[in-house]
Amino acid sequence: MDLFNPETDPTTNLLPKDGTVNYYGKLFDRASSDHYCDVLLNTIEWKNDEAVIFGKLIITKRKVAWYGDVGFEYTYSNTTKKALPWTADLLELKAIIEEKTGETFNSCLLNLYHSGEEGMAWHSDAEKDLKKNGAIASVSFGAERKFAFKHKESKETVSLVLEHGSVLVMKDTTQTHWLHRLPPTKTIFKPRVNLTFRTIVDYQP
Ligand SMILES: O=C(O)CCC(=O)C(=O)O
Ligand SMILES: [Fe+2]
Repeated sequence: MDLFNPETDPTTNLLPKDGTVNYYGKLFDRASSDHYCDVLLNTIEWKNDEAVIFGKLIITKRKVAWYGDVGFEYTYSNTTKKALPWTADLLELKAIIEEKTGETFNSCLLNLYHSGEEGMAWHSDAEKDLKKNGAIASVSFGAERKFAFKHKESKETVSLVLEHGSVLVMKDTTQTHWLHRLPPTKTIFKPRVNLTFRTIVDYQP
């Protein structure tokens, strides 16, 4: 099953089984989406992402930043990151997303893709620091990009386009049974900022 036209009724589950993905469409109008895109590009402490793969340190072109309630450390791709304290803009966005989705979050991972050449490979967000089956809200600003899910056993795929100012929620057993990715493309030259609001558990303040 492939969905190229985003289904913007957030009560529709885009996955056929083993998880829940809801697409809320553009929750922000054009002007506020442009505003947040600009503010995030310019005020977030963007860093090159580092990952350890087969014992080798890999540095990606994509930039990342990690914000949250004070004291959070988060391990992924075999490296540990410490959360920066929330900025006023991120807290504002978090409040809007929590209100619209009915979920709560204590941290946010941000990704900056400078152009379509940068993407993110197949993975699931099921690190031990993350609340099991907790909701992850993905907010996108900037260039529209395709986003895809693949079932770990059946290999079924589902995909959609994440629009400027849109929100996607992944929850229930989605991370256990499905991988997701942001495929690279040679036809997009504008940047995209993505925020994934998450819930971290078992932290040492
Ligand atoms: O950029 C995106 O839309 C997804 C990012 C993602 O999957 C992640 O940060 O774990
Ligand atoms: Fe992810």
